[in-house]
Amino acid sequence: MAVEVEIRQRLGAFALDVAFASAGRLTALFGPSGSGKTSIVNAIAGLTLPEGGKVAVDGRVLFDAERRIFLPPHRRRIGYVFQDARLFPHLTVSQNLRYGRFFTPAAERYADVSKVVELLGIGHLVERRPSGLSGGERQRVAIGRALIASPRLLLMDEPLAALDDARKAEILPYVERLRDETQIPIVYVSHSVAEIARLASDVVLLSDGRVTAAGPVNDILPRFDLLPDSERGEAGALVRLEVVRRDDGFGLSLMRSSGGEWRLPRVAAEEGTRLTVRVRARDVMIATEKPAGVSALNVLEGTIAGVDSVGDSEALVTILSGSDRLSARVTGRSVQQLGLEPGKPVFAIVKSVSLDGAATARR
Ligand SMILES: Nc1ncnc2c1ncn2[C@@H]1O[C@H](COP(=O)(O)OP(=O)(O)OP(=O)(O)O)[C@@H](O)[C@H]1O
Repeated sequence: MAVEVEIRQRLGAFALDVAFASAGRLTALFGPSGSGKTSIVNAIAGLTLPEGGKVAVDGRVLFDAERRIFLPPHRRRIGYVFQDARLFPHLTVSQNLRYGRFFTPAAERYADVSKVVELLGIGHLVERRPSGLSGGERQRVAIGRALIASPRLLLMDEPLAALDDARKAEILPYVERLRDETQIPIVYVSHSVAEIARLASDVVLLSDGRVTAAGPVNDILPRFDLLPDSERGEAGALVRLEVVRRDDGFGLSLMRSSGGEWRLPRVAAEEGTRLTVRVRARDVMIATEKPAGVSALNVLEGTIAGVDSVGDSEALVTILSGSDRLSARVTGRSVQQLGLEPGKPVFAIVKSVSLDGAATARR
């Protein structure tokens, strides 16, 4: 397991009691404000001392209350990237980058400065000072500084939250490269489902200091119905598509999933590119017979894999289409009237798809 976390901690009136383990490349902590995300990150970093629990990274124990092990933060070998870059204003980018290395014993410095600079595309910035950088550039430098310290784990606490959409879009591919090209496990706090859908391999859902669900992103996205009302509508599934033709003559791209053909408003990606799209459960309808004369473009054949009730009057139906899973949110009444149950062949009508910045699938 890359990260094993068990924390019992009282913070004023708030009680944190969580346990999760993840072998994933990027584990997202997701939950409403005040659910305990930052408190978990702080305990992993060693900035606070929980009363009970254990934290280990790749089998190396950083904290174990029972065995009275508490490594101080500078000995944990953890990189921490915050919402604001927190660069030293009087140092150049190059000096900022090298700063983190002082705390890493020489024998454990595996990070190569020039490789990190290339990975984050910041070569042209090295002589500048932070005041001359855009918010996105500053954040890339902050990530670089954390990497150059040769961490064994990277903690990122809402690293994109302070950036506008354009800057976010600029930095997301670099976080993807970080996930795919380095061996460092990442624990990533975010409020954005789009970010999680695009970046996370694993998700830990939190609510009021407790874990409500944890596991691979594809298993957890449908479970967003566990979240408070404001986020529930985001429950859904990730589907992998390949671009077959960029324009079908009607301004739509023809795509293929393992379960069938899709048509989406023209996607800015070349033929043959693989993309991951997010399909919200509220945007999927179910028909028991092949629908004729529907305006929706995407009708996928599948089989019901599960029906879970949500609250009193609704249900989340999981449909297996090829090797992809789709979730549909329907009323309890529809479940009864259409006889929706596991094993039943159905058609999923997808009303809309969220490209989330057209994430290329490397997972
Ligand atoms: N040192 C402390 N003393 C008292 N209360 C604390 C302390 N640290 C955190 N809390 C409380 O613990 C709760 C969880 O806070 P935390 O910052 O971990 O939540 P979060 O999920 O990261 O929220 P947000 O998304 O708003 O950043 C909050 O109610 C907060 O006020």
